[in-house]
Amino acid sequence: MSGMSSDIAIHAEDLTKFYGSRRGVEGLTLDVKAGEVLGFLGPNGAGKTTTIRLLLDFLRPTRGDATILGLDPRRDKAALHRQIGYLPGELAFPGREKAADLLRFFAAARGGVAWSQVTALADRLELDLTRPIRTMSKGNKQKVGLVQAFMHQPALLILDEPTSGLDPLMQQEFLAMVADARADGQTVFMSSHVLAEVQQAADRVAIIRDGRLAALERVESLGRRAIRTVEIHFDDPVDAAEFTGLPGVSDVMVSGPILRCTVDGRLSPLIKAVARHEVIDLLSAEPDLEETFLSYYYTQPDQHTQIEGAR
Ligand SMILES: Nc1ncnc2c1ncn2[C@@H]1O[C@H](COP(=O)(O)OP(=O)(O)OP(=O)(O)O)[C@@H](O)[C@H]1O
Repeated sequence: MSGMSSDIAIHAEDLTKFYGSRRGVEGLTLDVKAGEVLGFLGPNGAGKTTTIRLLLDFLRPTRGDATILGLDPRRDKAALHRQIGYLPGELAFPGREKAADLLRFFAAARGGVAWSQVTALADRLELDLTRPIRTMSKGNKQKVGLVQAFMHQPALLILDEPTSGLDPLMQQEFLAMVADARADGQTVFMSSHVLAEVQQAADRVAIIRDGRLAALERVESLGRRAIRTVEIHFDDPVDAAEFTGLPGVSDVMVSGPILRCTVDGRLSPLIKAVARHEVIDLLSAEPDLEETFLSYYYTQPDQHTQIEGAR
């Protein structure tokens, strides 16, 4: 246990994996607090699956290490896996069995799980347990994977792209399951390449790009970073020079009495400048976090060296 405090569910220290000369993940140092939902966000190939496999000791790190629930994943693998619910990114279930048989097998492997727990999860996800897995769609297989991850109410859920293959209704049901798990004090580490779902489910978001941690932030602070487009209609023509160079304001375009620009962060510098004129209308486009936030991080890596919560 090496004196690890029990309020940390996952501690990764300089976790690094190279596949030959190819970087899977490098220098990942990160804590996941017990009871929090951490979204692990990054585009395809960023290193999410590599990280998850390292945490579970399905892969050995090139350097660095991890402590999970106070245990060493290498030494205490079996004990640890009983306390973890894991959803792999690529599900490879034996095909012949019915979902119920496979889940009975998983239940037994975990030392017994109340069957009512399994059927409750299956009902929630509208999964027919009598179907052979071979005949199931990708989405239904994903549901089987989710049931086996959640069924023993593990202290820690590690979920690799949990919503892939689920339709929007089931994605929402899954997010409700995560919220319930959190309410019950379970810790959730979920990878995703979709910001919206992570935003809905997570307390904090870690962003990984090219195998490196690019940011780790509370979900609320993502919104404040939103870049929005603003359009203002004045009574009279205005001069673009009045608005260029204001803090956070860029892409200033003026055509006669209409100003269009992009604002990163607070609106007040722009609002103060705008208030010198008669304003007829002000339109602010809903920030599309998916695009703006991700492009922000993915194009300006060097400007975000300060990482909250990372040590
Ligand atoms: N077995 C392997 N051999 C060689 N390179 C690998 C292997 N597994 C992953 N990689 C490489 O490591 C990098 C990280 O891959 P990883 O699968 O961890 O990313 P990911 O974020 O999970 O992406 P995805 O969402 O596509 O699964 C990629 O460049 C990938 O090509």
